[in-house]
Amino acid sequence: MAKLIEVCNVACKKDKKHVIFSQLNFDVNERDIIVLQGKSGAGKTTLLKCIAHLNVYDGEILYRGGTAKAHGVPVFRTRVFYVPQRPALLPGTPRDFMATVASFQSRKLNSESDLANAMDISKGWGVDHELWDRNWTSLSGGEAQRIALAAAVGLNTAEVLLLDEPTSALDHHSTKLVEEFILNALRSPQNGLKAIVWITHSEEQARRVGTRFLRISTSGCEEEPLMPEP
Ligand SMILES: Nc1ncnc2c1ncn2[C@@H]1O[C@H](COP(=O)(O)OP(=O)(O)OP(=O)(O)O)[C@@H](O)[C@H]1O
Repeated sequence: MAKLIEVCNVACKKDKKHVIFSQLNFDVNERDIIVLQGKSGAGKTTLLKCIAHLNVYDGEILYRGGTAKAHGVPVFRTRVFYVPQRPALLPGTPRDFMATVASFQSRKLNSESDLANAMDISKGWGVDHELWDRNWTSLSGGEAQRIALAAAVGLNTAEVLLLDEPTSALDHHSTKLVEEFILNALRSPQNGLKAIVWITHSEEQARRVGTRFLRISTSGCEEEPLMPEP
């Protein structure tokens, strides 16, 4: 399977003195769903942001053998797509967010159909179209999460999705709908999605979606075997 992301000797600090993690080494390959685990504060979100080129770090992170800069950061961000845990921190409305992504050179031609596609996906998850014109700050946590995910999947530009507790604000039924859709997108030849790194604190969800399990701590990361049923 093709190697999509290479994380080579990556380290990150909170400040000059305090290390969050160091010596992280792993690859993300085509068809992987890597469940990222670790104690609260271990640096899971920070690592996703490093991979997404949203956080500074030491070491090297490559996507298809090149750095984010070598690919061009806007294009890189459409291919390696970070979905935040709290989209409410984004400015403007979800429609504005789609317009921003569409303004990236590589997406200009498809902006209308991208938006329609994303809105239809979110509708399937119980989110009405009009919510795309409300400010992120006025959406509930669960509405914002479903819209951010629908945007990421609907754009259909991402080869690697970086999902930061994507269903933490959702009820069980919505969680199952979202999981099923994302897993189908990964399997579908029509969708460009090839791998996912997924943070979850739910052991049940990890078991349902994960193909590999990575635990991070201050001193590095360890790959764990497939989790047995309780
Ligand atoms: N911008 C920042 N400045 C200083 N410290 C930060 C910053 N961002 C994160 N941290 C710290 O880095 C550590 C790792 O945070 P991070 O959010 O990555 O952990 P996490 O494993 O995702 O936690 P959780 O499971 O609670 O969401 C925490 O101690 C956090 O307080």
